[in-house]
Amino acid sequence: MATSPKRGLVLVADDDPTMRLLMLEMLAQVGLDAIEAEDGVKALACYHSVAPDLVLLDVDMPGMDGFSVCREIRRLETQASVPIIMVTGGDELESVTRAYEAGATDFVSKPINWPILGHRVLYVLRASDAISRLRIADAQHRAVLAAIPDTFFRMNKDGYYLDYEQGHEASSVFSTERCVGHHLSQVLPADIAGHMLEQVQTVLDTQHIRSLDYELPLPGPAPRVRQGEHPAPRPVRHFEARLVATGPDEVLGLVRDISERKRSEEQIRRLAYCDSLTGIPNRQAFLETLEAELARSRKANKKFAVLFMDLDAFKRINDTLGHDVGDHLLKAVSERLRETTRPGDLISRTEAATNLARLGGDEFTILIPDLERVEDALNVAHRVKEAMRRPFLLDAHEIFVTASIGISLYPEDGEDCNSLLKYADTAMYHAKNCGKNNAKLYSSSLTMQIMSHVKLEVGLRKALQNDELYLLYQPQIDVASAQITGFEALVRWRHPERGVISPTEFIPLAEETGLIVPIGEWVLRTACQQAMAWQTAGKPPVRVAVNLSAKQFKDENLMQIVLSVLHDTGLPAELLELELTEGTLMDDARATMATLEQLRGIGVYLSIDDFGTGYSSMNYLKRFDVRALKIDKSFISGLPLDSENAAITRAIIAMAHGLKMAVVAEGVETDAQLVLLEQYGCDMVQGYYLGHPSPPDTIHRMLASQTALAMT
Ligand SMILES: Nc1nc2c(ncn2[C@@H]2O[C@@H]3COP(=O)(O)O[C@H]4[C@@H](O)[C@H](n5cnc6c(=O)[nH]c(N)nc65)O[C@@H]4COP(=O)(O)O[C@H]3[C@H]2O)c(=O)[nH]1
Repeated sequence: MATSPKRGLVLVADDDPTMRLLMLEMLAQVGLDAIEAEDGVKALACYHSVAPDLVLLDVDMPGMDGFSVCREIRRLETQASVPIIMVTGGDELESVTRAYEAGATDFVSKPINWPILGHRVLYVLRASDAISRLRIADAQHRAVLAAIPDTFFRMNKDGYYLDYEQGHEASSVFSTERCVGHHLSQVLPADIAGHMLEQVQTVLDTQHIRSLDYELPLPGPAPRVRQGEHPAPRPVRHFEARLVATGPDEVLGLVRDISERKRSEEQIRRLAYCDSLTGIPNRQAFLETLEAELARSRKANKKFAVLFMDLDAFKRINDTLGHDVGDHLLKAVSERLRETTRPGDLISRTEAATNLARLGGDEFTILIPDLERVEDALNVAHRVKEAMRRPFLLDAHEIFVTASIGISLYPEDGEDCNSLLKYADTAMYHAKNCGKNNAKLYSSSLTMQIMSHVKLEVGLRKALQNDELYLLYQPQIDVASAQITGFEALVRWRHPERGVISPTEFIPLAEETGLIVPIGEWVLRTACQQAMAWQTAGKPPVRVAVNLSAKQFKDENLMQIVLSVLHDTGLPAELLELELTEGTLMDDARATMATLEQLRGIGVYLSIDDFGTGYSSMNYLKRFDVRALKIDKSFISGLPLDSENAAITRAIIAMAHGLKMAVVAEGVETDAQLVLLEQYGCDMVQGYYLGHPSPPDTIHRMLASQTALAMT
């Protein structure tokens, strides 16, 4: 008979040799090895020496019966329990019960059904093997669970905790007793419980892992609130629960305390989203806030505004007072902006800090959500402007700044973040061009304006070569002698379609595009030629004043150009007056000083134009050492009634004389103004009352009549 391969070692203990023989034969049939013992004591000894895989134990044996042997084996066992099959004398219940009580795994009763004995033993061996494998797996699972810091629980599909094991590193939020047998909603806050139950259902439906984050207040009493103070936020811990299905109706949950991770994430976020100088959100943070606000407003059908603010004189402050003061100023500005844009002021529902950001340099942005009227945005802009106007006291310097603000609106101006930010920026530039310390809305009309700006620029590029520019001259009169001492050259553009265009419209454009340099050179040359032409025509030598824009003044070829014009035209340098505005001079005071020195060196007459409209430091004014100061016409226009302007005019004249400068009053339109200016000691006057800007031949006649008058 073919035998199966050996599958284990069986200890057969029976006092009946025939029974042992038959048993051995049957076991061999199913591929099992066996050793025999003829009584209980020998069986025990055998068990110790060979450690069999299974014991087949007769109940009735002399000396020590099968029950005692079984009990003794069980007593001696350390870990794995060997399967023991008791061979009972009959079917009587009592010996079966005794067999189990003694620790038997199974029993067979006599008379033995020999053909199936081997299979029965094999089955018990297999079952025992499976049980020991299960035991190992269980031990492994317990070891794994003991090693991980997480809390774990089992939960049924209805949300009842079946098991709950607190992780060894977990903050002790709940005890096992509080959870096992209880429903989620009795343990966790209602919203978290609801969410977790939803996830449990999803996990069971899909059999995929799910996770959810939530936070719970730390156990213990709430922090005390002192009178008049806002309650501090209650400390919380953050958790992440991962849920995995362990059967059709049951999930295993692993809960990890992720508070540390959240804290690190928050710190990283703060570093990445915070402007390191001012502590307010940076460009990245603002763009994300804007993106979120856009989505929210789109959904809720709401409006919002983006304010783009730029300080008007920041570069000058940085250059003259140094970068440290510049940095302090930016911090102080952001602090003031923070105060001005508190949530209450912004009609905002979110934290103000996220609505305010520094994009870089001296550029700040403010987001105004839930905008009801455009006026609300203008009001915020106005408040910001006013806040900036209050002097900043930094490192013993009293600093005055103004801000230009551009505003774009959602949805009117644009439907995406980049456009809205770009339009607010464009509007800010527009505000700057309109005289700084201004707030302007971006609007389609602004787009049109920009379009026409572009068209104008194309035309201006051709104006020079097409001979479309020409000069008018306005006389400057000496008050004491009533004699013409000079003329101011004022440029005009005869546009082929639009007619005559004022310099106030195209000079800023020429400055912006750099065209001012060739145009300025043309003006300088033409004016000098003209002054020389009058002189050669026998008229007395008069000074000609030419406006010099900031760009021209900074042009490195300026000296070269002035020298070559004087040389080519033959005009003596002292008959050329260059008018510079306060802004031009103060923009980069140190560089200004050097250029002024060079110009003075060749004998050119220098004056400050539009005095009183810009910012001048007395200190610098003294060191600039210019010859004349022109009081801006805005101070003269209200005279003699406007007592404030009268006082300013008088003070400017006194100050200029103190600095040994001559004073020219611009925009004199009436006799009363002339009389008053004479009383104040003003040296020269210019204005419609004394002569409009006029073409060269009119001036020629004017000079001729003056010469004739002088000869009579
Ligand atoms: N209301 C009033 N206005 C008077 C009176 N008398 C003169 N004006 C005007 O006041 C302006 C004086 O020139 P500005 O202050 O240098 O101001 C000038 C100057 O800054 C600039 N500009 C003119 N020509 C040139 C130039 O060739 N180069 C540069 N860079 N700028 C120029 O354009 C500005 C405006 O020039 P204009 O339109 O010619 O305007 C001129 C002149 O026409 C008066 O009695 N009442």
